[in-house]
Amino acid sequence: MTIQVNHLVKRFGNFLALDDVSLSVKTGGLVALLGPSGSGKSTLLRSIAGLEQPDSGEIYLENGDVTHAKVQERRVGFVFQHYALFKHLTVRQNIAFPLQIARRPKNYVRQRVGELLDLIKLEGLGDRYPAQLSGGQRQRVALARALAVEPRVLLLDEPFGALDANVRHDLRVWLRRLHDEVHVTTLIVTHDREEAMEIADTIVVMNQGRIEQVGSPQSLYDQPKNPFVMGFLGPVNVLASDRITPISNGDRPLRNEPVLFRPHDIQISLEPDVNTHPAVVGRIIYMGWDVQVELSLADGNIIQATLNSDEFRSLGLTGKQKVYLSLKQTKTFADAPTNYSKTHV
Ligand SMILES: Nc1ncnc2c1ncn2[C@@H]1O[C@H](COP(=O)(O)OP(=O)(O)OP(=O)(O)O)[C@@H](O)[C@H]1O
Repeated sequence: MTIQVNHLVKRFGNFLALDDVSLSVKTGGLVALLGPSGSGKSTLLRSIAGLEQPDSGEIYLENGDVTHAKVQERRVGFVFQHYALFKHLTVRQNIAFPLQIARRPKNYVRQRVGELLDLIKLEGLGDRYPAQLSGGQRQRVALARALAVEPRVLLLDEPFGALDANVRHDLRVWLRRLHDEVHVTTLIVTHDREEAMEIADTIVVMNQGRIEQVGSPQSLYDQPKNPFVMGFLGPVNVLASDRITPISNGDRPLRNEPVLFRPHDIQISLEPDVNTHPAVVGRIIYMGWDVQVELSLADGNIIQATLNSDEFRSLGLTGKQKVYLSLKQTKTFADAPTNYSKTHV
C-alpha cells in the first residue's frame, strides 16, 4: 500500500470538509477521486500532499506516518489545474528546477531532463518558454516537472480541467499510457465521470466529505451501492415503485423505495405486450451512434431512453408517436429514501 488514510477529519470553521475518510491506494495504482463540486476531493488530495493539516486522522505514505510531515518531506509530485510553470524559465529549465533544488549533479540533471522530455513527447520543445506552448503541452511539462525527482506519489488536481474537450481527451489517453510506462502511484481528482472511467483502475466516489463507494469503473457502474453512486456514474431514470414494476428485487420485499434504471435499459416496441407501459415519444436527440428519446408516461412522468441508431432506425420513431416500453434491468436500494427523486441524483 503506498497511500493509507485513516479516519481523516478536516473542518473549515463549522464546515465539515472531510468526514471520517479512510482510503488505501495500492502501489502503482491509478486512482480517481470522483465527486461533485465541494465533496472534499481536493481537500483529501491536499491533505495527502501536506498542503492542508487535518484536524484528526492519520496519513501514511509507504508505511511511514506523514500526518505531520512538511510538504517537502513527503516526496509527492503535485499538478494543479492551472499551470504553475515558471514563465521566465524554458521548458528544460522548468523541468530541471526541482532537481537543482534537490542539488542533483549537473550531468544527472541534463540526462534526467532529456529522459523526461522524451517521456512527455516534447523532445524538440525544450528551449521554448511556457507562453510558446499550448495548454495541453504546458500540462505535460508540469507533469514532467512533478515526476523529475521520482516522487513516491503523483497527485493531480483536475490537471486537464482548464483545457477544451478534444485536448482533454488526448491527454487522458496520454496520461494512461504514461502511467503504464512509469507506474508511479497516482491519485487524480476529477468531477468528470468519463475522465475517471477512462483513466483510472479504481474510482473513489465522494459526496459531502465522505466516501460513498470504491471500486473499478465496471463494478461501480454495474453494482452501485446507493442511488447517489448510480446517478453519478451515468444517466438514470427514477420512478416510484407504484408506477413501474422492478424487474428483480431478489427476495427483499419492496417498501415503496424508488426504482432506478438506465436509459439504455429501456426497450421500446410498437405493439403492447405483457408488462409493457404505454408512452408517447417526445424530443428526439441524435448523438451520433446513440439516440436519446424522451418518453412521456400515461401518469405524466417523463423518462429518457437511449437507443443505438440501428434500433432507432428500425423502429422509425417520430415525435408524438405512441409506443410501449419495458425494462431490461432495474435497481432498487433498501436504504434509499422513499421520497427519492431524480433531483437527488
Ligand atoms: N481554505 C478553505 N476555507 C474554507 N472552506 C474551504 C477551504 N477549502 C475548501 N473549503 C470548502 O470545503 C469544501 C470541500 O472543498 P474541496 O475543494 O475539497 O471540494 P472538491 O470536491 O474538490 O470541489 P471542486 O471540484 O469544486 O474543487 C467546499 O465546500 C469548500 O468551499
